[in-house]
Amino acid sequence: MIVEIKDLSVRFSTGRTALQALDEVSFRIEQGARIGFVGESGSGKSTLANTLGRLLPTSAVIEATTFSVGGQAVNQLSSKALRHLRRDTIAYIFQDPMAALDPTMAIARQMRLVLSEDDASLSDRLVGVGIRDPQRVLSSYPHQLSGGMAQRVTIAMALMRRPRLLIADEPTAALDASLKREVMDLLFARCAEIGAAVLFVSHDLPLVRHYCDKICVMYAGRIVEQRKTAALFSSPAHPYSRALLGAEPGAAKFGERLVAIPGVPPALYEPTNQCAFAPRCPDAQIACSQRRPEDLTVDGGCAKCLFPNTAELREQA
Ligand SMILES: Nc1ncnc2c1ncn2[C@@H]1O[C@H](COP(=O)(O)OP(=O)(O)OP(=O)(O)O)[C@@H](O)[C@H]1O
Repeated sequence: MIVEIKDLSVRFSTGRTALQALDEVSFRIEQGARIGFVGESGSGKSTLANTLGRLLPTSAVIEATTFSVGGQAVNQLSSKALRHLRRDTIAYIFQDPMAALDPTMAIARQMRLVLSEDDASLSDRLVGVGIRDPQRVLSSYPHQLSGGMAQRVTIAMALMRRPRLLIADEPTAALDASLKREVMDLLFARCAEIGAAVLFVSHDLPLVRHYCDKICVMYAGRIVEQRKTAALFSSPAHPYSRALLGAEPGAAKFGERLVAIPGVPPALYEPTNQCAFAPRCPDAQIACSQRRPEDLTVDGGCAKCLFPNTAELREQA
C-alpha cells in the first residue's frame, strides 16, 4: 500500500473564518494502481493532491486518523524527513509546465539538480518521453520550448528518481487536444514501467475513465463516491456522480442539449450535518437535510448517500 488515508480534514484559516477544504476524506492507493479524482471546481481535488506531500500554506490545519504515504506518517514528519519523502517517494506534475521549470536555467542544468547524470543519460531520458532532438532541448531554456515539449520534460524530470507515487494535477489541461492523449499515454506507460502508482486529478472524465482503475468523485471537500471505473460509469450510485456523468459533453447525443447541474456548490465554512449535495439533489428527501451520510458499500466501492441509486445500496441504507 503506497497511500493510506483515513478521516483526513484540511481547514484554511482565512481571517476570522475558516474554510473546510477537505472533510473526513478516506481512501487507499495500492502500489502501481491508477486512481482518478474528479468533481467540480472547488471540490477539494488539488488541496487533496497537495496535502499528500504537505505542500500547503501555513494557514492550513491538517487532521487525520491515518495519513500514511510510503509507510510514513506524513503529518508527523520532520522538515528533513518531509524533504526526503518529496524527493524519493512522491513526484508531482502540474498543469503549467512553464511554472514548474526554472526560467533562468537550461534544461540540462535543471535535470542535473534532480539527479547528477552525464549528457548521454539525460538525452536517453528525453528520448524516453518522446523527444526526438534531445540535444537541442537539453541546451534550451524553458521559454524556447512549446507547451507539449515542456510538459514532456517535466514528466522526464518527475520520474528520474523512480518515485513510488506520481501525483498529476490536470497535467494536460494546458495542452492542445491532439497532444493530450499522446502525453497521457506516455505518462501512464512510464509509470507502469517503474511500478509507480498514479493519482490523477482531472476535469476530463473520458481521460480519467480511459486511464484509471478506480475513481473518486469529490463534492464539497468529501469523497461522495469511490468505485472501480467500470462500475462507476455503468451504475453511478450517488446522485452527484450521476449528474456529473450526465453533464459531460460526450454524454449528450448529437443535437441533444447538455444537462447542466442546477445550483452551485455550498460555501465550505464548516462541516455540515446534512448531505452537502441535498440542496441541488433531484432525489433529496427530508432526511437528507437532517443527517450526514456515511459510506455505504456497493459493488466495486462505496458511496455517501442516504438514498442511493442501486438496489444493493438501498438495502443497506
Ligand atoms: N491556500 C488557500 N487558502 C484558502 N482557501 C483555499 C486555499 N487553497 C484552496 N482553497 C479553497 O479550498 C477549496 C478547494 O479548492 P481546490 O483548489 O482544492 O479545489 P479543486 O477541486 O482542485 O478546484 P479546481 O478544479 O478549480 O482546481 C476552494 O474553496 C478553495 O477556494
